[in-house]
Amino acid sequence: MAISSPPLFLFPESSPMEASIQASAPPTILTQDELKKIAAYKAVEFVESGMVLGLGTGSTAKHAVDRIAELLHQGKLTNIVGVPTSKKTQEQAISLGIPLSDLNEHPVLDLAIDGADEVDPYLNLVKGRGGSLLREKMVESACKKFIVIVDQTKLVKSLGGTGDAVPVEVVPFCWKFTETRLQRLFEEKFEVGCVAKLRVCGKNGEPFVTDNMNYIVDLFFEKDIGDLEAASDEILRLAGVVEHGMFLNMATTVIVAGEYGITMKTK
Ligand SMILES: O=C[C@H](O)[C@H](O)[C@H](O)COP(=O)(O)O
Repeated sequence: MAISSPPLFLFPESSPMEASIQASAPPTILTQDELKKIAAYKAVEFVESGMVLGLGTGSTAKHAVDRIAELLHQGKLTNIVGVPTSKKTQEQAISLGIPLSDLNEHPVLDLAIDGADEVDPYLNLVKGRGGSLLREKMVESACKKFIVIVDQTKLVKSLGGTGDAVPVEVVPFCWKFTETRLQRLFEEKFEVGCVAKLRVCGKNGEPFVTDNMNYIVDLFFEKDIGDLEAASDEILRLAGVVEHGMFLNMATTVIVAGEYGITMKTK
């Protein structure tokens, strides 16, 4: 197809990733949800019969799970086993009749398809604004390939630099102590202003509880974090932290749907 518009995803010249522009401008203005669906359907084209699949969580991944079920029912895919990354996706997959398993039974998966909250030019991600980061990271780190599906609003120059939340899953025990330590860590070791806030929900502002019965502390940075690997190591070293939502060097492909069509980046 002809490329008539600028690419959506601006990689630095030195980026090790290869880019391929796959489509040109769509005929009509699409909603964000329609873009999510386009990215999801494109990703499902990489699913083959017999695969064990990591099934992602969120409004974008939901479209991929729907599509996998549709192809299974049409007989265009057979012998698929799904490993869900949340209770919500598990419920969706069961309702659609997708055969399910878990990491104990299938410690190595062929492919995972999931959304993200932020994608940087090196395919590093922020995930977990829906609270599912721990199971997502466990499942997606067990996959041979991990396709991330996003609309163009998720693209960022650097993780955390937009000021939106970088989630951290923490144990409920003395969460306030962990929240304070997380905030100080960035102020003292990274010299980056950071506000750490317990995620709350409901009318009374009770703590949001994850599928693993933990809490989420959201980190809001005043600027980009800088050394992501160092930040990851330091966060994980804090007792009380279970996992964080930075998915570094995990995605093998990112599919972006936007105003000008689909852009696909593969490592
Ligand atoms: O915890 C939530 C997950 O990490 C989602 O994959 C992420 O928040 C993206 O969700 P959505 O596709 O709804 O924007």
